[in-house]
Formats: sequence, structure tokens, C-alpha cells
Amino acid sequence: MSDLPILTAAQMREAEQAAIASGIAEYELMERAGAAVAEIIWRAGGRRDLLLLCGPGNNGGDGYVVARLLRARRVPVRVAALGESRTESARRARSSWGGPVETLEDAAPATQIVDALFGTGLSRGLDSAVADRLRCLTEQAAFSYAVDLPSSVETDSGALLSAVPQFGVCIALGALKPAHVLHPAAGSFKRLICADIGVAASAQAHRLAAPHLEAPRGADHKYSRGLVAVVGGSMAGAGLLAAEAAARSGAGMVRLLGAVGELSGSDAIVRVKALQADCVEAELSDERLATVLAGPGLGRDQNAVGRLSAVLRCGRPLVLDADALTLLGKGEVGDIPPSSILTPHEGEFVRLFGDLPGSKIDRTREAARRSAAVVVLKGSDTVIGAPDGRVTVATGASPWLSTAGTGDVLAGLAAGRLAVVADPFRAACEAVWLHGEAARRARAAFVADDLIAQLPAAIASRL
Ligand SMILES: NC(=O)C1=CN([C@@H]2O[C@H](COP(=O)(O)OP(=O)(O)OC[C@H]3O[C@@H](n4cnc5c(N)ncnc54)[C@H](O)[C@@H]3O)[C@@H](O)[C@H]2O)[C@H](O)CC1
Ligand SMILES: [K+]
Repeated sequence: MSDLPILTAAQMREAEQAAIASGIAEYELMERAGAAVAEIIWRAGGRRDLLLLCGPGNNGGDGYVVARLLRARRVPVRVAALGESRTESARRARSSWGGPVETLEDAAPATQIVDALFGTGLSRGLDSAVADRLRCLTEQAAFSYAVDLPSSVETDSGALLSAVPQFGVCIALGALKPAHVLHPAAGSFKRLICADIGVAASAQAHRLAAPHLEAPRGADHKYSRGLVAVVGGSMAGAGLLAAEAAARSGAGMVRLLGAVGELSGSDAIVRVKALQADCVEAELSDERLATVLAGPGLGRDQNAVGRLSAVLRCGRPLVLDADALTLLGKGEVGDIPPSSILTPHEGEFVRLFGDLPGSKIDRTREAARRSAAVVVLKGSDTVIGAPDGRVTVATGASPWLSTAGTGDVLAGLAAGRLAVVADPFRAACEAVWLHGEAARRARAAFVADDLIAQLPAAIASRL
């Protein structure tokens, strides 16, 4: 998996303009885009009959290039257009096609369908007749492709501006856009391919890539590999899940602070009785501690407030999750220490940061800037933001992860990786990737404990 750049529509236009300024003609970019799309379709579909739906802008222009190139390979191609072409490049591509152009209403279905109606220039939802026709034709095709983006998705937010059919393949041109990684738009295709069209795209946002992990060195010992303290609480099972994940994250040692003797679990986890804030404070004064995690099963009563306050004062890099985030959102405890990792779900995020504007990427980036912490905004599209503006988005997470305790596992993993690598953004990225990989390996109908069992293999796969 590569860390592909993610560009907004405006950033993509800038990159395109820079390419044009460097001497590549705009029409040449359209030819490259069309050639990349045609090649992908040709390899998968060969000479199966194909219907191209072309819109009025440059996305439609790409479509006419695809039509011409596949016709040259003797694919039976038909083209249906939504009105006249409105850009110079699109008119040139249409006249180079030179073949018949049907209307969308009259076009008969085909084995393969290509949606080149709208790309990054879509400004509003499709008219209902157009959306209906696109859905019907796509559903009747055996192979379906969206050029750059499925028509109807908002490029920068991933929102659906009108109903979108399910496409087989989406071919992103030049770079990924937020809609390729953010839901619901990212759920409107089964497979995503990013085609290189020779436009250099540098971005602060990337798709999360598989990490490169390091094995311990010969001279390492349990403290040099990272000592993690997990501050448990009234719901002891959640704290134990997090501690178990931290213990299998590559860290050297895990201490679970809370009630002693209530739960089973790995004997490698050192249980320390620490029910009151002063006991927690004393335990967290250990100089060897690399990271402290608080939140899973912490509770929200006055005792929890006291213990969390001790955590926030302890001066170690923190991972804060669940109840810790809720208490922080209520303003009942101190501020978030810098260099922490916060792992909110949507509800916790809104309680902490309010209703921020923009896409999930924008909101996460802004929250990280405001809190000076790494923010992991969880979901089917988990976004990780750093205070300096870097963002990664994890795609393709197993829907089976929507089960109790998986958030506790992620928080424990983040704390463990933070203890190992001492860099909160890197640790958060590694934790999210390993969590997704453990879920992939656990396959279906798993519970949170099963993810923990998969962690050593997930880590071994990246050494
Ligand atoms: N960025 C690149 O490097 C390259 C991009 N290519 C392709 O170009 C499109 C973007 O093209 P653009 O002309 O800006 O926009 P669209 O084709 O998506 O459509 C704009 C067109 O449509 C009108 N419009 C918008 N919404 C609607 C609507 N709901 N109903 C009707 N009409 C609508 C709008 O007014 C414009 O007229 C990008 O995605 C790539 O596919 C290149 O060809 C290669 C380089
Ligand atoms: K499209």
C-alpha cells in the first residue's frame, strides 16, 4: 500500500496549472488521462462492448479520449453525452472521437459502462433524471468505471450531492482526492486505482501506508523498549483490553493501574492497585515510564476526575481515549498536554472541539492544531492529524471492527507504539494500520480479544 497524496479540487487545479506552466499542454494532460483510463479498461474488459457517458467539462473530455483509443483497439464503443462540450480541450477531444454521440436518455445499456460525466468540477447534485439514468445503466453493466470520481460525489468532502450507483472501479487521475478516501463517497466503488498522468502532486494529506517497523536490538531490555502505564477504572475489562493490546504492540512492559485481582488476562501485565488519585500520581512518577494511557473504562465520577487530573499532570506523553475525552470535553479536568494522542470517535470529537467546518480531513487537522496533539478521528475512514498540518487517512477498514472493545484495543496499541517510537504522529499511524491489519487477519465476526491475538503476526509482517 502506498502513501498516495490526497489533493483537494483547488490543489489539483494548481498542480495541473504548474504542469501546464512547465510546458505540458492542457490537452496533453487530457490525452494522458484518457490513455491511462483506456489501458485499465482494455486490460480488464478486452473487446466487450462499452458505453461512455460524457459530461460537458474536462471529465467528459477524458471520456472522448477513452472512446477514441478503445475504438482504435476494435472495442465496440458507443458514446452518450450530456449536452455540448464547454471547454476547449473537451471540444477537441470530442471532435477527435468524431463518431456518433447519442443522448443519455436514448442510450441503450452495455456490458461495460464508463462514467465520465463529472469529475472535480461538479458543483451541485445531478438532475434526478440524469442520476436515474446513470444508476440504471450502471446497474445493468457487468463492468463499471468512474473516471476520476463517481459523478455526484463532492470532491473535497466525500459527501453525496445526489444518489450514486455502486461502481466496480474508480480511476483517480493524477492524485487521490478527499472523496476517494472519505465516506460516504469512498463506499461508492469497490476498487480504486490512481493513474499517474505526469502531474507532480505534493500534499500534506496522504493515504495511510503500511509502516516499516523495527525489531528490538540485542542490547534492548524491557524498559528501553518502552514502559506503558494504563490507568484503568470502574469498567475494568476495557482497561485490561487496552493493556493487552499495549503488551502485544512491541512495547517492553505494561502496568495496569486499578483494582487488583478482578480479572484474568495475560500474566505479563503487571497489575498495580491504584484506586485513588494519590496512588496514581505516585505510580506515574516512575522516571522509566515512556507513555501513559487513560480513558478505556476510566469512569466519569469524581474519583475518575481525580485520577485523570493526576495523569494530565504527570508530564509523560499521553494517549487519551473514551471517558478521558468525555471528561476533557466537559472541562472538568486540566488541559491536554502537548504531544499527546487523542483517539475520539465522532461524538467525543464534537464534544471536545465543537462543530468545526470543512471535511473530516479539515476538521481533524484543525483539532490537532488547536490541541497541539495528534488527533485520531475514528470511523470507517479514520483520519489522523498532526499539529503541523500533516494528515493521513486510513481506508478499507473492515466493517467488522464496529464491535465493542475495538476502540480500547486501538488506544492500547497507540500507547504501546508511542512508547516504542516516541513520535506521536508516527505512533498513531502505525497503531491505526496495525489495528486494521489485525482486523483483516481476524476476518469476520471477531471480538476485540481476537484482534489482540492477531497483533504479533501483523507486526511481524512489517519488520
Ligand atoms: N486536474 C488535472 O490535472 C486534470 C483533470 N482532468 C479532468 O478534468 C476534470 C475536471 O474538469 P472540469 O472541466 O473542471 O469539471 P467537470 O468535467 O467535472 O465538470 C464541470 C462542468 O460541469 C458543470 N456542472 C457542474 N455540476 C453540474 C451538475 N450537477 N449538472 C450539470 N452541470 C454541472 C460545470 O458548470 C462545468 O461546465 C477532472 O475531474 C479530470 O477528469 C484532465 O482531463 C486531465 C488533467
Ligand atoms: K466521473
